[in-house]
Amino acid sequence: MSRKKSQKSKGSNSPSSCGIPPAKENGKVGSEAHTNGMVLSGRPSLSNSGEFYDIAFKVMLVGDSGVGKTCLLVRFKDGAFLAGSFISTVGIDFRNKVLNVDGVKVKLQIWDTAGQERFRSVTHAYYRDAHALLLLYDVTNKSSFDNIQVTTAPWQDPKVQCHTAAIVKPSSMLGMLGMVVYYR
Ligand SMILES: Nc1nc2c(ncn2[C@@H]2O[C@H](COP(=O)(O)OP(=O)(O)OP(=O)(O)O)[C@@H](O)[C@H]2O)c(=O)[nH]1
Repeated sequence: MSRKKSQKSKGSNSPSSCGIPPAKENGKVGSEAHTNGMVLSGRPSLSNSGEFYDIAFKVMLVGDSGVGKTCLLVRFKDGAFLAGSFISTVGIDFRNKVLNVDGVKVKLQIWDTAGQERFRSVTHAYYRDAHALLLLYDVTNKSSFDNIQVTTAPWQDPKVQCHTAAIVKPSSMLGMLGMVVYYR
């Protein structure tokens, strides 16, 4: 059995810019203050899926091709595992998920980037206004961990100001996947 990935960046759900446009979704413009893509408001906004949320974050999944970025996202969003033959992501794609964290509705806009080197310049352009980077590697492939240095180079630009938050150790839940988390 094989699975097909759709052509990335060509879906109707792609926003026109890298940032999250929370207050303008579905034509709703609220009175919220916006800071670097984050919604800081007393009133909830409405996401494309029709769910209300209080605050939004842009999160990037980054890592070598084949480390499992798409599988992780599909698992997180839909609860399913993409088994079958591997078809590489082309370009970039994103999915939204609204979580309830201590009574606050948090919208995560999670971007799945192509791991192949030929797409690097495209995907790096999307780092700029991201709030967090999830750097994935294959625990059975050391070079995929070493390459994290390369993939985070644009993020480490002093003008961008980021902080290393944590290295999440691979667990049985993540299978072969390892994860390094950056946030700002
Ligand atoms: N054994 C095992 N296989 C996995 C795991 N996660 C993903 N895979 C397999 O690894 C392959 C690549 O997964 P993808 O999620 O498409 O990889 P990707 O990082 O998105 O790759 P690109 O789109 O090229 O950047 C697929 O065949 C998956 O079935 C895991 O935790 N354990």
